[in-house]
Amino acid sequence: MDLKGKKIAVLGAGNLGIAIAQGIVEENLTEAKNIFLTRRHTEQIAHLAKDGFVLTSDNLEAVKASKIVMVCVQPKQLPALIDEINPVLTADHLLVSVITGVSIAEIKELLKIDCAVVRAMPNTAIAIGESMTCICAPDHAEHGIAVQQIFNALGQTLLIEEKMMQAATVLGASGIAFFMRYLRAATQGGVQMGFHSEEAQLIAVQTAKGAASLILENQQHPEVEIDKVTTPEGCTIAGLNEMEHQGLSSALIKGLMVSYEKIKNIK
Ligand SMILES: NC(=O)C1=CN([C@@H]2O[C@H](COP(=O)(O)OP(=O)(O)OC[C@H]3O[C@@H](n4cnc5c(N)ncnc54)[C@H](OP(=O)(O)O)[C@@H]3O)[C@@H](O)[C@H]2O)C=CC1
Ligand SMILES: O=C(O)[C@@H]1CCC=N1
Repeated sequence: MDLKGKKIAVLGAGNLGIAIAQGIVEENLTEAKNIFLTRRHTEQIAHLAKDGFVLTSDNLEAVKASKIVMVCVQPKQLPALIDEINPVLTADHLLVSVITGVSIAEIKELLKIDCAVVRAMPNTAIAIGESMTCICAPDHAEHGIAVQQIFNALGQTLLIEEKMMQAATVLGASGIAFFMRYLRAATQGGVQMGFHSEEAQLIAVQTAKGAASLILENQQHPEVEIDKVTTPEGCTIAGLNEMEHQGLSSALIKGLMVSYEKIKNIK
């Protein structure tokens, strides 16, 4: 979908809403002046006015002016928001929800009009065009593809069944936080071995980027790349085995599953 000249309403300009808006502008999909950023306390995002975004607490104004409405509030804030915008929503609007754990059927129950609803689950790396965004559009395949085109410019995308959205949230969206914790721990280890923290962080971060890029480019199983690094009797296998004795893989999988259980009860 060509966004040039199209107005977009980002309702709920918090962590994710801002990251999406910044990514759209960063990747030249449209100009900031075409993006309405709404929240109740607009003073909190006043700094974004200098980038050209239209800041307002008036959701109705934003929806009336836009064809694409991105809904980026917290799950419990959704009913009040939909209630508010219902009078100005039309069948021509395309609603894109990034809200965790709220199904398309549940959103449609709140709507007074039958407009297209697509769910997207990006992550905060969308601000720099490196998101992993999972999308589902069970009732509107053509809109799903249009929304995918937008998010394709902001990282990688996958069209999935709606029943997989919760798993996609844990793996892709929460995943940013999980990988950050690895980076912090690796940095702390580097400092203990004698690096200054900024040196340790650079080494950890560039190494993580290299590891991810190897898999993205070569499409290999991670274990194939691990085999290339683990010299017999060397330090890598010694460290790796100790990490596994301490439960590295088990802790990660258990953490993912607790996150997955939690998401089923988010409302
Ligand atoms: N953060 C992330 O990495 C990801 C988040 N998500 C999902 O995205 C959604 C947003 O998350 P996140 O950005 O972290 O949350 P935030 O709390 O940072 O953002 C929500 C924003 O909505 C605003 N808001 C609340 N009610 C209204 C309203 N009626 N009208 C306009 N604005 C309103 C709030 O500002 P104010 O109080 O000033 O109105 C706030 O800035 C959630 O549903 C979350 O589950 C999905 C993927 C990743
Ligand atoms: O933590 C949360 O519930 C949301 C979903 C993914 C990122 N933030």
